[in-house]
Amino acid sequence: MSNFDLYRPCVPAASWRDSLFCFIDPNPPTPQEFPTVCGEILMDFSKDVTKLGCSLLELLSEGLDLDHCHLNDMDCAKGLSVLSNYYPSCPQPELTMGTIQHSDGDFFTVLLQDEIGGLQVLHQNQWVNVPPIPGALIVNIGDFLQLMSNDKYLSVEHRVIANKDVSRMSVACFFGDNVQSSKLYGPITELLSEDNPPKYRATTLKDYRSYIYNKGIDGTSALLRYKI
Ligand SMILES: O=C(O)CCC(=O)C(=O)O
Ligand SMILES: [Fe+2]
Repeated sequence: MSNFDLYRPCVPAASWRDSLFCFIDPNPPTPQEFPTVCGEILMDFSKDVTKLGCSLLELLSEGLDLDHCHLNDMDCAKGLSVLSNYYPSCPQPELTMGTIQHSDGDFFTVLLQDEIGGLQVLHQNQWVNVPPIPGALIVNIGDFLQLMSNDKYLSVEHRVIANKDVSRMSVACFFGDNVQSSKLYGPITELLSEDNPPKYRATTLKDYRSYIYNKGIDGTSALLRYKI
């Protein structure tokens, strides 16, 4: 795929990026379906990222005072997709964004960025740079972990600013990008109490992904639709 939102009427401006997107789990492409230059490395990288994802989910489960297997048992390491982004240098960066403000509509995202920078997260209403650290990966909580944790984990609003001088690359691995899954996810029962009633109604990845897809990246959170 090339630019996601070039022809979407609902987005304020097309993101200044071209992307190569593929679903990896549960139905990985055949080697012939990949461009020859990146097929093998994408599959190898996905395997390693999946292992990392499973370990992260153990820690995230413990962070919620749940058994360490809890989130893995809920299939949160499943439904992997990989989005490889290329942000060309932009002659008029003030007119657009590399990627428009959004939160990821998955469980969580493992992100690899190069040394250029440009990624920002919204923290206390201020855009804060996420400077590249050699050898480091970025982990973003997605909307589904916010919903399941009943707001204990918050999905992060982020964006990428366009750059006048140099191009940039990143690879985002989305866990929970299963457009076919009709398994219901709501706030985890063990976390709820009289003092902590559910803040969201349950939904499926299928429903959520199709809502986001039709809504486009327009700077508003899709979670609002599910708020009780
Ligand atoms: O390029 C980046 O650093 C972030 C990309 C991103 O947020 C996304 O593709 O969801
Ligand atoms: Fe993102």
